[in-house]
Amino acid sequence: MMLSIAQNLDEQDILAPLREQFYIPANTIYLDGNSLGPLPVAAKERAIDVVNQQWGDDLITSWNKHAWIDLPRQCGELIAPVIGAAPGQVICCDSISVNLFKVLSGALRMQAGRNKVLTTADNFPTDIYVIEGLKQQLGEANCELVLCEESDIEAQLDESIAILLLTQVNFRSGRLLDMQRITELAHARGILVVWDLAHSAGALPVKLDDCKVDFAVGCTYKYLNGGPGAPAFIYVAERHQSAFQQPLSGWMGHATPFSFDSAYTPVAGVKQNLSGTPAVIAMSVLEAALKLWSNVDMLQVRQKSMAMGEFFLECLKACGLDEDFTCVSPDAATERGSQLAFQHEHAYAICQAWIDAGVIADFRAPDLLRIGFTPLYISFEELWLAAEKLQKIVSEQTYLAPKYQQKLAVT
Ligand SMILES: Cc1ncc(COP(=O)(O)O)c(C=O)c1O
Ligand SMILES: Nc1c(O)cccc1C(=O)C[C@H](N)C(=O)O
Repeated sequence: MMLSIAQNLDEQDILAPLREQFYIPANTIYLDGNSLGPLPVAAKERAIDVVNQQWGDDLITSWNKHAWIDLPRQCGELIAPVIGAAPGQVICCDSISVNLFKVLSGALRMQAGRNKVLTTADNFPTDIYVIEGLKQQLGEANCELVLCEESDIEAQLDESIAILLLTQVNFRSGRLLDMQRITELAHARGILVVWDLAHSAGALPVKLDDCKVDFAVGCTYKYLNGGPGAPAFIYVAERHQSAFQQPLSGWMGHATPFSFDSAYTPVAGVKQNLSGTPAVIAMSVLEAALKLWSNVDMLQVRQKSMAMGEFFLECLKACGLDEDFTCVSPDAATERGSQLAFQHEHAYAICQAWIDAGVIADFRAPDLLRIGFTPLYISFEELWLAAEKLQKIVSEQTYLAPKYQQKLAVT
């Protein structure tokens, strides 16, 4: 019954043909594209070309011949439409952590007389650590960390806050925050808003320009399938670009890097956020992966992602697992990103046993089983098969085997 429903949904799936553009290993159901996207066919071809021909044969001439120097801008422009940004506002560089440091420092300088950076206590830790680091650097008089619960964000917005830093989709629960409403409320109190799009870029339609967001950061190794450690990105709204100044002033953000001028003059626009030499191989691979998105309608992605979440919950019910696994994600699909998280006392071991059975999901301490729905390459039939395998693991208590208790370095 569930199998035929799944097959029916797959037949109607407009996005299904996109799966061919990815390498998904045989006998693997990949429910972890929310942490690391799989390898796009075009990205593999580009990796071979950039190493063999561009680096191997063309050597240093490739900076011009293959436009290596333009990769950060070019990747930024490919990311822009996926996150609702007009051209000239997104640049690709560094990691989210480093980009947060740049954006938060620059934004704090624009908020004379205010020193508080408000974020949520259960934000992804790096976001909090970067604020802590800035506090150490600048002193508490210039940077104070304020933590609040997600449910309390709006109540905390007052004229003493300089910057509000939020992750649009919570990495544990998958809760989706209302970007439009929160940004508007913050602006009414003179607060600048920075959004971390780690779990939303490529997962759902993001509308940075429409929501009048000030700054954003995000990664490309999750839903954007740029590869492990792929470079991150920064968005600086055009209206802030002349006043904004980031602290990691390096030669790639200089107006004329090849004049080798000893005086730093930042280049106009978002490009100023570049510091050092781009990771050319990683960025070339990323560029190939990003080109896929020009043929993708984000509304269709969102529709399928929500349908998948709902269908998986139905699968759990059909397998009699809904009581064993407590869903900690919001009930309404419209209030979630593209993932579900379930609490279970044996979540870690179950996740390991599931991986052994060919279903890759992930575990988040202390007791969450996290499942990502990535509409470009996952089918409804796979979701049903994954649920069946989970049922077998639970009913046979396979997860109690000692090998599934051993903690790996990266979970
Ligand atoms: C919300 C969020 N922000 C930041 C990061 C870390 O980004 P990076 O490793 O690029 O600094 C992650 C995950 O890795 C994340 O989920
Ligand atoms: N960036 C990661 C890494 O380098 C190793 C392992 C996992 C990650 C992740 O992306 C974690 C992810 N942000 C999360 O939501 O848990």
